[in-house]
Parts: sequence; C-alpha cells; structure tokens
Amino acid sequence: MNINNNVWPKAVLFDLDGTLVDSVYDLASAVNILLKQYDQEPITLLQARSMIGNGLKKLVERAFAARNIQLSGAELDVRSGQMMEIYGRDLTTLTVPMPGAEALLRMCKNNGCKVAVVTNKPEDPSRKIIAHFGWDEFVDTIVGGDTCAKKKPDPMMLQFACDQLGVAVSDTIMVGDSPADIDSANNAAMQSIAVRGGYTNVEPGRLGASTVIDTLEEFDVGLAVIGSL
Ligand SMILES: O=C(O)COP(=O)(O)O
Repeated sequence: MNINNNVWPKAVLFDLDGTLVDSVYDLASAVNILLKQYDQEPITLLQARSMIGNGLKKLVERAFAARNIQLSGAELDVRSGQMMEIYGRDLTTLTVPMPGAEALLRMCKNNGCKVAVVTNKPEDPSRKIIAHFGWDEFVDTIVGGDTCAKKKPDPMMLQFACDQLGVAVSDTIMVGDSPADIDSANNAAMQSIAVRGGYTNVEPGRLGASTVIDTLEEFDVGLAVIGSL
C-alpha cells in the first residue's frame, strides 16, 4: 500500500463486523442456539449476513421474524439478553480478521493516524474481540452500540469518537460495509469508504459512500479518490 504522508487523514473510524472482522459464523451460531431454545429452525449464514449491522437486538428481532415470530418490548429485551449471554461465551471461536485489516491498522498507527472502532455491537464484547486479535495497540478508542444514546445510522457515535480522538469530523474518514455505517457518515457530514464483502444486501456502490473498495488492502486507492481532506 502506498499512501503519501500528506494524504493520511487525522483519523479513521472503522466499523467492526463485516469490516475489520468476519464474525458471521459466531453470530449465526449464537442466534441459532437461541432459536433452538425456542424450538425454531436455524437461519442460514446468508440470512445472518443480511441481518447484522444494527446491533444484537435487531439481529434477534430479524432472526425470529424469519420464523414468522414478531418480537418487541420486554419479550425482545429478554431474548436479546439471552443472545448476549450465548454470544458472550464464544466471541471469537470462528471469527477471523478481514483481509488487510491488521496491516491497515498497523499502518494507521505508524503514520500517526488515530483509529476508532465504531460498532453497533455492545462495547464489552467489542473490546474482547479487539483484544483477542491483539489490536489494542492500534486502536485509540472503541465506541459500541451501548456507548451513546443512539446507534448508527445516527451520527452520534461518530461525533463521539471524533471528540474522544480530539479530531474534527472533516479530518476523519468512516470505513464500513453496511447501510448503517455509510448513512451514519453521511448524517455526520463525514467522508466514507464502503468496503465490499461485508454484511449487506445493498450493492456497496449504492450505499452512498464517498468511494468503494473491494477489500481493506485497497484503502490507499479509496484515499486517493477522496483526495486530501
Ligand atoms: O450489528 C452488530 O451487532 C454489529 O454491527 P457493526 O457492523 O456496527 O459492527
């Protein structure tokens, strides 16, 4: 990867699931254990991929909806709590880094570009996953789905991450795979890079990002398209 020092942004905000890590196997396996507890058939990996990105509660709601069970209120809260408990037992067994993730995080660090992980997954499991991969040294702050009052696509988490990092929104780029990521960037008036291969039914070129790359290994290409901020 070849990035001129002048064009590095002051900070990059990375989405976690489907962007830095491929976590669909652990998430699907946990939600399927939960479905089984309620005598429901499992969902497929393909279905799970289209359900991730708006937090664990939405994943539970969507998984049961796929079995024609509409959950809300206290019932959804209880099952989301059970999901968190099941998922918490096995956060990383089948989870792997997305191609180029670690190298890019290292490059950000080496070039003085601050890094935040901004994920709709709750903060505690997100921290554990990042620690599991030994990425703490590259990540300056983690903003989870329970850190702020509102989740992505609201811009609040991105603005909070910028405040934590001490950088302006205009000096920062959001990198993500799904509508919640790119919408939150647009709602924050932040430049964004959409990465293919993540968890969305929407063709990444139609997400509304500033530019689209195939994998994180092409981050330099995305940056070149955006130009200096
Ligand atoms: O939906 C989730 O739990 C994770 O979402 P993320 O794509 O924001 O990391």
